[in-house]
Amino acid sequence: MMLKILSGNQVKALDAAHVKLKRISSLNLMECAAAGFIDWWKSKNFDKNSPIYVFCGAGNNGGDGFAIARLLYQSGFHIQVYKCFGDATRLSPDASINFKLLPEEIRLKSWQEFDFANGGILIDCFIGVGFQGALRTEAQEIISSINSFQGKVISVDIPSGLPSDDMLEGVCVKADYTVTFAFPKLSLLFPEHGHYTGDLALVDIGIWEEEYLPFESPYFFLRKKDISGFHRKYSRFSHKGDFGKVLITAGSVGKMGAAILSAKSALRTGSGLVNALIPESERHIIQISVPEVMCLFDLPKDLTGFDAIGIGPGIGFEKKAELLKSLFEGYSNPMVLDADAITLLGEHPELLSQIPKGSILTPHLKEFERILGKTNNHKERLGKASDFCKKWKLNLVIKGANSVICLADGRQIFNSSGTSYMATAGSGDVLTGMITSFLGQGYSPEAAMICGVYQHGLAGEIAGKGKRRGTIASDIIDAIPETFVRLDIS
Ligand SMILES: NC(=O)C1=CN([C@@H]2O[C@H](COP(=O)(O)OP(=O)(O)OC[C@H]3O[C@@H](n4cnc5c(N)ncnc54)[C@H](O)[C@@H]3O)[C@@H](O)[C@H]2O)[C@@H](O)CC1
Ligand SMILES: [K+]
Repeated sequence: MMLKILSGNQVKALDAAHVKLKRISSLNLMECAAAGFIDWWKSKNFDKNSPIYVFCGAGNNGGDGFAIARLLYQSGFHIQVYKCFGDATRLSPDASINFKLLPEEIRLKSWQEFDFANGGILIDCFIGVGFQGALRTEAQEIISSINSFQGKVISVDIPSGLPSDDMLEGVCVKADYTVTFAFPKLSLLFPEHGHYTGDLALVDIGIWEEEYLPFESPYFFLRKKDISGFHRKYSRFSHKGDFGKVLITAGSVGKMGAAILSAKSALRTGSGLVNALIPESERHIIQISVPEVMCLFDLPKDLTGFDAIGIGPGIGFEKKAELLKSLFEGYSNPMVLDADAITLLGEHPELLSQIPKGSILTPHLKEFERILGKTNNHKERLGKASDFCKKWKLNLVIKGANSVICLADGRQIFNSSGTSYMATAGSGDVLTGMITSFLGQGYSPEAAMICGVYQHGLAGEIAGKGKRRGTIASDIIDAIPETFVRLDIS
């Protein structure tokens, strides 16, 4: 089971159901959230001498802030609490209790008294998922002031002012870190909001995934613990044939690197046999760099012997629409379509209905728009992707930070692995090889995408750790085997 991403409106009902099931009070849940925040805090080793300013609103997000202030104070940090509400404001019941529990030694002031030219750490507990309607004038002022703060900003649950499920329209806190509770709020995963969210951390507050079952949502969050359940188990009697025979159609004159990267990735992901369909004139390049690959120069008449086919990286466009057509006519199992193959589909929409059902398209943003048209933002993109997948019974991977796996049944799964160091030429070719390989090993399209996308991100993290911005696609391939080790997959 994967973690469901609920809407901000569903949070209250989830909390209420949880509190009832576990026979705890909502105050306990708030304490659990604050304690979870402290665990994250400890992992960051922030300077003990740094002044800490906790900005609290009047709702439960503010309540989290009072509890966090108390716990940090008890751990020996220098804390000041700033109220973002007037004296006449009524606090939420749990915020009110935590407000009264603040140790007397903690200085309590109004936000107007704060000198935003200060350094240190500001913890933003002003507004959480209870944000509704348009931001009131004073709240805008508070948020703009927080954004002029010179030190680090940590937002609790969500940057104040960011709607939990929609695109940002007004101002919102620009956080260096966002520590979110239970599940990542949808809007924290939109690329447009990366600038506001900063580094994202998820804190478990004890709500089991089963407790999400009664709540409807098409969105899921993919984590390390989910992956092993999607893998096939091999025995000691397994032979080369069990690991699949795949055909990679990639590369053209001057772009043979794409073929090398995809084919090598398929091998490193475990394919038993990799055939590469390439121009004959270019055979030496691939045979020298990846001797394990067998080359084909014409599309075989009978394609049924291949367990999976991946097509697109670097193929160019000349006579390639015909090639796609022949593939679709001769092969009825799901295949992987990437890069130039997607651009061709954009130019020949009449081919969409001929793609084998369950196939996987892996566009980056520009390629996405070539088949689905222009989109103004990620929210719109997710909607268009969902309609497209359901209409054509196809799957999509929208590549980027938190790549989204869009399934033909409408579910959309956000990946959690990866690093910005993977934004490098050929990184997508690696993903094509990995997903094709898993398909060829007998995985369902869903399992192949899940394992491929997650492990591609993990391989990028492993490669990026030592190489940072110097990471190249070949480093990601070299790190693929280590992903099986880290996930304890044989
Ligand atoms: N399962 C969970 O997610 C849990 C949630 N908790 C916390 O509770 C929060 C939700 O608490 P609430 O529902 O009380 O709401 P919030 O505290 O998120 O928001 C309510 C506050 O925001 C202000 N506000 C709302 N819309 C505004 C607008 N347009 N302009 C200006 N001010 C506005 C309200 O006046 C009120 O002070 C979560 O974000 C989280 O921090 C935790 O305490 C416990 C567990
Ligand atoms: K907040």
